[in-house]
Amino acid sequence: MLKLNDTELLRTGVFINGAWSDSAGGPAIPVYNPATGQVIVEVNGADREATVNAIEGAADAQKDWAARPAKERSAILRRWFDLVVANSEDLARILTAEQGKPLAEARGEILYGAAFFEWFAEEAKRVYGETIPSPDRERRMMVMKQPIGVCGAITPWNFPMAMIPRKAAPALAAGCTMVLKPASATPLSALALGELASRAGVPAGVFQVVPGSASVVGEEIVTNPLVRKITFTGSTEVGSHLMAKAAPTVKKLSLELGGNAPVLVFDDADLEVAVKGAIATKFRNMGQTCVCANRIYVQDGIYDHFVEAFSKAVGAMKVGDGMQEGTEQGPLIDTDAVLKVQEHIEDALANGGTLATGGKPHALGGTFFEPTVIANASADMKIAREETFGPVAPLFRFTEEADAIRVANDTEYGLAAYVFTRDNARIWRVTEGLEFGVVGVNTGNTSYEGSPFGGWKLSGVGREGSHHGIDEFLEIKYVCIAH
Ligand SMILES: NC(=O)c1ccc[n+]([C@@H]2O[C@H](COP(=O)([O-])OP(=O)(O)OC[C@H]3O[C@@H](n4cnc5c(N)ncnc54)[C@H](O)[C@@H]3O)[C@@H](O)[C@H]2O)c1
Ligand SMILES: O=C[C@H](O)CS(=O)(=O)O
Repeated sequence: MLKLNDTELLRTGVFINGAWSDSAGGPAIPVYNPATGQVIVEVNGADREATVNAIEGAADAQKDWAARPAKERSAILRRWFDLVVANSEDLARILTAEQGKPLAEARGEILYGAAFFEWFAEEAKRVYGETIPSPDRERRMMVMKQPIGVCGAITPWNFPMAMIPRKAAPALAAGCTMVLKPASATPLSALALGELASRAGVPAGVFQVVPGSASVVGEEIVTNPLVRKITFTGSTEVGSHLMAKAAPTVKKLSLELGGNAPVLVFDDADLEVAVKGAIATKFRNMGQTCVCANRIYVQDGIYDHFVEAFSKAVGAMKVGDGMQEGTEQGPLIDTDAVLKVQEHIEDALANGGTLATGGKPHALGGTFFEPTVIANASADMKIAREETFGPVAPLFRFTEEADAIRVANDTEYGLAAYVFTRDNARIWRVTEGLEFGVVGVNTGNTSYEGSPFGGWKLSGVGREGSHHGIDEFLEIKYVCIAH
């Protein structure tokens, strides 16, 4: 059994209209611990009727929530922040148990997610309007911003404790209400956040947590006309599908989708900084992160040194149960993830790649996998085109800067990219030439609640975090007054 200081945080029902229910009509959802393959608990799934009830409850609650002074909404979000921080150890244990990431990473995710409550508690008080100089003496013109209304949120399994606050905080700050369908692999994090929302004073119906299937709960959220906005984080394939499903009711959309991040390491880079940064962005969450390096391009002059230093560091990473302090790489989320990783490795080796370290399932068994480095990677490999979403780093060579920018951009995705160089002029040339929404220079860690996060091309629409993040949940109203 999961050891928690506050066992009330381990919730297994649905959270609708401020009440917990263990009978929401849907099939039970077994939540597995990826490290052991054992069921932690079963969560009660919702059926369509319960989902409709949640949406209607959110619609009933939304007007009063929007009518509250922004300072009141701000204070409640701040309390939510305080409660997440105060319970961060329990939340980290819940996250590691259901998702597999090492406790150290889980603790970081909890605080990163909490920071969105802190940031948007402040943004709630700064939703400003405008006045427009009138073109004549008879009329006065102004612009006000008002909440969109009921928002549907659908979130992935890889960062539940960050992705959910990254949506709920701006939505509630703006005066919207939210109906959330978490990923069925990691519903416990969402339910724990629901418990803390209740303790923070989030009114009944304002934040609904509705675990359940994509085909029932997800489908209702994206098609119900009471839902005016969809904020989705997940794969590009599903995101594209949801765009089509939401079209008949013309819902507003925020889509945070898949990625295929390139890393460019130039000859003049600090080798130690580049190795450290590339490992940070490649192996975070066992490579199961949308902004993970998927392709690492190293200039000819530094290539051999980089392969040696990078492979040595990767080979030394400690693989184990995320609950064990000191673990650096936990298990992958499921066997499908392992199969995808093996497919990319086999394809790369069959197409000229050479194994520098790792390459096979870990001796621990289950879904544990050896952190892997493949040298002499080439563009015709699957790993160059598809999102691996696992602990495999292909190392490509390049000669000219212009070639590096070209190959980096040669993808249908456009989420994150990384550049390692100590040449300031090159930093500007390369970052301006990259077609990505997030660019890290001499770092593999760009995450920050105050920065606009989102992708170009097939990586999505809209931004989360920063002052841009609250605009995703606001409508603009132009008012023209004639005297
Ligand atoms: N851009 C970002 O911020 C970001 C962050 C994390 C993950 N991701 C992406 O998410 C993917 C991995 O997460 P995942 O496997 O959970 O993604 P996924 O797209 O399979 O599922 C995401 C969510 O959508 C739901 N869903 C699936 N099909 C649906 C449907 N037809 N109707 C309604 N809901 C549906 C799932 O139940 C889950 O809750 C990767 O591609 C990764 O790059 C992107
Ligand atoms: O993949 C999940 C997150 O979006 C990555 S980040 O923490 O926002 O960089």
